[in-house]
Amino acid sequence: MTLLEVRNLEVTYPGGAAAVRGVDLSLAAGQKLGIAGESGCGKSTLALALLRLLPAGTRIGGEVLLDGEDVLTMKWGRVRAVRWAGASIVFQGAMHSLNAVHRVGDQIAEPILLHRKATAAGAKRKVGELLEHVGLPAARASAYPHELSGGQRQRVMIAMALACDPRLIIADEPTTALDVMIQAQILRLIEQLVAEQDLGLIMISHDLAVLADTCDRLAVMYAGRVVEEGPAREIYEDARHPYGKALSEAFPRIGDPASRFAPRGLPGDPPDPAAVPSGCSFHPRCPVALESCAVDDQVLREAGAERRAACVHVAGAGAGASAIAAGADGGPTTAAYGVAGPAGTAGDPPPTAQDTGGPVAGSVEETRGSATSAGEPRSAS
Ligand SMILES: Nc1ncnc2c1ncn2[C@@H]1O[C@H](COP(=O)(O)OP(=O)(O)OP(=O)(O)O)[C@@H](O)[C@H]1O
Repeated sequence: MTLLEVRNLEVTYPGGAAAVRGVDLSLAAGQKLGIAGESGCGKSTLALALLRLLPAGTRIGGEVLLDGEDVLTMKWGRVRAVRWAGASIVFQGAMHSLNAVHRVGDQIAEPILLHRKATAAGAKRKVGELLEHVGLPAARASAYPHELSGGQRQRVMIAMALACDPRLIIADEPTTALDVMIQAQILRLIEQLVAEQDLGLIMISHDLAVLADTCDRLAVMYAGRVVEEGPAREIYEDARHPYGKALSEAFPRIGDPASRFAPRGLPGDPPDPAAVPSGCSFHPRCPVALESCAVDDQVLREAGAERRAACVHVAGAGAGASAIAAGADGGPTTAAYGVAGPAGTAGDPPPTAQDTGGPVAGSVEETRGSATSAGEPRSAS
């Protein structure tokens, strides 16, 4: 069975920022899905929405089916259990996620005591096993976060994420703050754990190369939407959407002297999520935009075997896709592209707000899937 099925996920922050707009994703056990996109495209919001870790007042619509159960309509007690035993998140910057005044062992033990109803001795034993599993001596349980290196802290975060044997790990920029050697070690550790335990992995990064190296599949996000998806390595090497292509060219490539010294940048900034451009939201920055792109929105459509892209130039598995690939040498011209497909759905339905959810302490708004209490820490039980 599919481990995670996300259907038409919409997230709008208080104030009107539509950070996630109609995202569909699916993930099987043992699969590794990368979510790529530049800063502000909605990657972290998507991750937080999967476990309802968004601030109070955030509107969230759609479905997040974890093992067939919709996280967005669960009672809060169930959501808290799911956050550890169903799926857990490893955030970037472990120093900010760990509590500075508690020993790391106690922090790892907390969810085990709470959700596994373990005895103190049982939790201690499990903490030791977890630390050793992520490559740290069990004795490091007595360390405070500041006594560990950045890489060790990130290993502690991974141990904590595994504390209640989740089926899905969501890793949000897990290696961004680390040097390249430690980054590689942490990525290999995550891969190893996912393979050993047949977990699902969602890894979020702005770095397409890291995702291509680690993940099976990739979803490229722009302005809150998935604009391209498919096998990770194929997208990295031969993106079909002009944005995916720009993203893959933004990093120097080993073995490609031209890109090493002159990685291509993408002019302009991502749009304000409170005022997303009409038509295809990428059109103001797109080097191959047609006049119609300012008007016609695009939906994901087939762009090769197991690939989809939301671009007017991708007219199916054939001409349009290869035309974008041709742009790698010297940049594509609009004339080189395939025939435009039909316009996609214009605009997005506003997020629905229906009552659900059990009562929780604090100022939680009991609207459909809307958010946890602002006071509830991300790693809270
Ligand atoms: N609590 C919030 N209230 C209002 N807007 C928010 C909030 N959190 C994020 N946003 C906005 O939502 C959009 C998406 O943010 P998000 O953090 O999900 O992007 P991201 O792709 O993860 O970026 P980064 O890689 O920099 O973390 C941004 O425009 C951001 O300013």
